[in-house]
Amino acid sequence: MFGITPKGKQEEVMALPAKGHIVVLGTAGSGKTTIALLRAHHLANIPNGGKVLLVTFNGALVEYMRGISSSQSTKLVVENYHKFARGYLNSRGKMPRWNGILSPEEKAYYIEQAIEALKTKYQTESTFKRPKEFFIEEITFIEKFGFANLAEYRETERIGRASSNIKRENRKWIFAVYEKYMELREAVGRKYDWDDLAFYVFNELQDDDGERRYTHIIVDEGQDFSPMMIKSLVEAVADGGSFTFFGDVAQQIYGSRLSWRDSGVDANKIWRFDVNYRNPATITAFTKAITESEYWRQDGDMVEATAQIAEGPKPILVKFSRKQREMAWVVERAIATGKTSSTVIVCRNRADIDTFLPVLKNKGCDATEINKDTPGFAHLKKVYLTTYHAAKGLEFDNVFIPYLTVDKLPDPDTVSSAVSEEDAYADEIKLLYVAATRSKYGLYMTYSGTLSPLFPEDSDSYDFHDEEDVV
Ligand SMILES: Nc1ncnc2c1ncn2[C@@H]1O[C@H](COP(=O)(O)OP(=O)(O)OP(=O)(O)O)[C@@H](O)[C@H]1O
Repeated sequence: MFGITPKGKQEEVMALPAKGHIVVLGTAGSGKTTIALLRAHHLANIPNGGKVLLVTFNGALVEYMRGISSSQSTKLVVENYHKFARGYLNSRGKMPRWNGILSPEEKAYYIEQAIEALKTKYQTESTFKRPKEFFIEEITFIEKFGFANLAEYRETERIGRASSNIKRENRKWIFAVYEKYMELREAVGRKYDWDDLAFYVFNELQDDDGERRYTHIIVDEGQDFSPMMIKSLVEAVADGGSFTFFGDVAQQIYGSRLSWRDSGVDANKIWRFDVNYRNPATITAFTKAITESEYWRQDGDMVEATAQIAEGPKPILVKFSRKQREMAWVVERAIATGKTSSTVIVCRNRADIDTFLPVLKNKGCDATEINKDTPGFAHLKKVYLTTYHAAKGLEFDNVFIPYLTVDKLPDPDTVSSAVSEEDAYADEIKLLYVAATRSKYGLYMTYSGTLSPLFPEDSDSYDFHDEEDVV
C-alpha cells in the first residue's frame, strides 16, 4: 500500500504479534499515521482473522486516511471515535434517535442551572462563587476520567494544572454540581454530552457479553483521546485481539491535558518513533524552538526528532504594516506555490478562513477548505485552507500561517473562558506546533501589529523579513 517501506522501529512495530496492547509514541512526521494504516491493513488481511477498527480524532484525518489507503477491504473500518460510540450505543438501543447528545453550549447551560440550584441551597458555601468555566472544566475532567462516585474523584491526583489547587474537601461541592447537572439533563430526556459518551460506551460494553465486532483496534492521534475513550476501545476488542495506540503528546490540542497513562493500557514496552520523515531539519529546528518557550509544558512522553530525511529552506517570518498587505502577500504567494505543490493556509478559526476564501476566489484560485466534511483530502497541487485544529494529522508541501499576532494567538476567547491563563497558553502554543509541523518543504509565517507571545521570538531558527524585503 502507498509504496512505503517501514524502517527501523516502524518495521519492528509492524512485526509485533496481533495480540495484546501496543503503545507507540512518536514525534511529528515519524510515520504514526502511516504505520497505523499499514498495520491496520496487515491485520485486516490475516486469513480468517477478525475485523479491524482504525479510529482517530478528527473527521478530516479520517477522510485523509481513507483517501491514501484506497482500501476496499470490508474487514477494515476507519472512523472517528464519536461515530464508533454513537454506532455502538445505537446497536444496543441506547441512543435516542433525536437530540441524544448535548452540545457544549447546552452542557454549559445545564451546568449553570445546577450551580444556581446549589448556590440557593447552600448559601454560605464559597465554592459556588467560582466561575462557571471552572465547573465546566472540572465536570469535563470527571467525565473524561469516568469517575463513578465522589470517593474516586476525591482520591485522584491533579497534576500540572493551575486548577488543580482545589482543596480535597471542596471536591464534594463540585461533584454535587455534576450530579445536579446529570439530574437536570435527564429531566429533559438528554442522556449524554460529548465528554461522557465514552463512559456510557464503556459501561455498556462491560454489560455486553455478545460477540465483539472488532478483533483489532488501532488508535491514531491517541493523545487527544480521554482516558475513558481509550478504556472503552480497549474493552471493545474481542478476546485474543489487539489494541494499538499511536500518539504524540506534543500535539495534544483538545485541551484535556489528560494522559493515556490514566487509561489502563497495559503495554510492557513503549515504542518511540524519533525519525521525522516529513519536516526538513530547518523546520524541526524551528518547532524545537517552540517547545523551548516558557509557555510550553514539558512532558516526559514527548519524543524529540533525532533525524530528518527531508530538506527544505529555513522558515520565514514576515512583518507587515497592515493586515490587508499581509493578506495580499499570503494570497499571492500561496497561489504561486499552489500551482506546483500542495499548499495550505492555516488559520486560528473559521472566521479567518472566511476572509481568505473570497479573495482567493476573486483571483481565480479554486481553493478548498478542509474541514470534517471535506471528502478525500489529497495532496493535490492546489491551495487549501484550514484551521489549526483541522490540520492535525495532515501534511502539505508548503504551509502559510498568517495573523500570528498577539490578538489572535492565543485566541482571546479561549483565554477568557479558560480557568487559568497558564493552561490556555499551554494549549494554544501546541496549535502553533501542530500547524508548523504540517510542512514537507516551506513554512511561511506572517503578522501585522504585535507578534504573538507564543512565537519563539529570539530564535535563529527562522529568517525575519520586513514587508519591504518581500513585496
Ligand atoms: N518509512 C518511511 N519511508 C518513507 N516515508 C515515510 C516513512 N514513514 C513515514 N513516511 C512519510 O512521512 C510522512 C509523515 O508520516 P505520517 O503522516 O504517518 O507521520 P505522523 O507521525 O502520523 O505525523 P503527525 O503526528 O505529525 O501527523 C508521510 O509523508 C509519510 O508518507
